[in-house]
Amino acid sequence: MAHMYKQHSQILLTTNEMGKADSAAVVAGVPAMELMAAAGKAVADAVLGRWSRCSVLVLCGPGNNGGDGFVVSQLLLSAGWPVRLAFWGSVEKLSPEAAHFYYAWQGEVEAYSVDLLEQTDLVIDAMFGAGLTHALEDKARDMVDGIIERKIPVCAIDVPSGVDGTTGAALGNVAPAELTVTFFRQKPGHLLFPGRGLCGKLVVADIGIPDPVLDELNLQTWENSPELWCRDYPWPRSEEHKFHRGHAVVYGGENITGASRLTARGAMRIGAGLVSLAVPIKAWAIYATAMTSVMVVKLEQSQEAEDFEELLLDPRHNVIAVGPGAGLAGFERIRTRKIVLAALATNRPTVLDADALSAFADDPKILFDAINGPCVMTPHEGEFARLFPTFNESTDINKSPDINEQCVADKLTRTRLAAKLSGAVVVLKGADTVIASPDGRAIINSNAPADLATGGSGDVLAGFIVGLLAQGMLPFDAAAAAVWLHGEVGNEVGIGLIADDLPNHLPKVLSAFKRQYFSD
Ligand SMILES: NC(=O)C1=CN([C@@H]2O[C@H](COP(=O)(O)OP(=O)(O)OC[C@H]3O[C@@H](n4cnc5c(N)ncnc54)[C@H](OP(=O)(O)O)[C@@H]3O)[C@@H](O)[C@H]2O)[C@@H](O)CC1
Ligand SMILES: [K+]
Repeated sequence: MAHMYKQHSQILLTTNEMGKADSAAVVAGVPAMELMAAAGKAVADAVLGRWSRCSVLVLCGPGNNGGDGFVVSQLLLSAGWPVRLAFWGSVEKLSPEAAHFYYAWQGEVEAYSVDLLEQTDLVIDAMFGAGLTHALEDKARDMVDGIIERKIPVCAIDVPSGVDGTTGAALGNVAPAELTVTFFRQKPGHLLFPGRGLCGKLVVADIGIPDPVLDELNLQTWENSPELWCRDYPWPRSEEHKFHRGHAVVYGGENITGASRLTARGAMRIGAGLVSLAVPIKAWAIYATAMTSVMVVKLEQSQEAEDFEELLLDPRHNVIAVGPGAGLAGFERIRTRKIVLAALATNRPTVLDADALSAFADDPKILFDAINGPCVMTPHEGEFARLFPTFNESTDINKSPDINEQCVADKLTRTRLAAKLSGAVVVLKGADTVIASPDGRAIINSNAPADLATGGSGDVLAGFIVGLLAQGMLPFDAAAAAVWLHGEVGNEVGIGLIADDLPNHLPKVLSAFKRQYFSD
């Protein structure tokens, strides 16, 4: 995994880290004035590329985000556009570079007033960027409300004002942007909802900060992309046979039999050499009729957990998945817990999903104490809340007290804390799935379409993860790769997708992925 730290293009910078990169660039000899000039030019170029000449209102705030706004205003004016500039702040408090561009502006400086919106076709939002500390108030809030009410198109500089670049939280009302231009690298808030939904199209502009400044920072967050893990992807090699590609054991419950079948099929499709589905004898016939490439193993009624343990004595069974359809009603909960603990006791890579997580809702510590080997947990928000009930609004997110008061602990922080506490790689699912490792690394996924929000989709994801683990991928890599491939298959199938489609369409996605990222 060491190479991941050198993969700079997917790195996400918190606003704090961006500030450090910015300062390091200045130390390395890039004047702050040039950075601001380049930032403003990048925004002006993006505006000129997207919109035709129209009446523009640039709303400048009291900090350097406003400074970028002064640059854009002058460039658009020079390009012959009708531009008005409104400033909210005090000239004396501007940074030297922002003050320079304030005085370089050749037009009039107006005060914030919603009346300005009346003849405006496009708003450039240069109110607040990385320096946002609390929800917008007074005139700035009125402007935002006025833009929302009039549905005026917005181009946001760095982030739409009111969005926290580090967490994606919206502090109060935010005017949604059609286009957001950020600098150097994306911030987590561009990928995490609700921020992601407010950014519109995102452009990342190079403003002359040299990449080596990143080497000095202990960066831990990436956007998911094959470049992070493709070198470790377990492509089948001609000299191998199926026993080299692992043997996954998936536990299947008694009543909801479809879930674990989807998991087993997902594991097969992604390349596990063999998959055994271990099921209660009562449901064996249902499973056996439905499965072909997957082997179905009977567990005796009265001693399911013991039989499961015995099955795991075979060292060829190198990975385990428990959860989909495992059961929580009445005695099923106890049985599910026993099965999970038997799996974890082997210290073999284990994927825990759905009921395997909820079964420990009354005492999550039992589960966390049992995790001593490689483990991936794949909760959705509901399951996550059952296991980590204290990671909520009051969680310390290392921010100023103002932000603490107003936003729930963000998804990235919660997932990181959960991984650290449990000792497992945690995949907190959703439109902006976060994958976190107990060592602090985290990946945000951004390729999943809404079509994936359908019953059984998560069961297939668990199968993809366990299938990659079976072939020797490390848990954090396997989770990231599986989540990305799952998203790609979702895009491939598109509207009308049902979970059964996911394993079936994986081969096409794998072929395209292999063509792009792997040469033999
Ligand atoms: N880093 C880089 O490489 C580069 C960065 N660049 C640009 O700089 C931007 C960051 O600039 P920045 O740090 O000056 O912060 P910014 O967002 O302009 O505002 C800070 C001011 O707002 C105030 N304030 C905050 N919240 C408030 C609220 N709700 N209501 C009222 N006031 C509020 C806050 O006051 P305070 O809370 O501190 O009292 C402070 O006065 C960045 O987003 C990018 O656009 C580019 O030029 C290129 C190079
Ligand atoms: K902004």
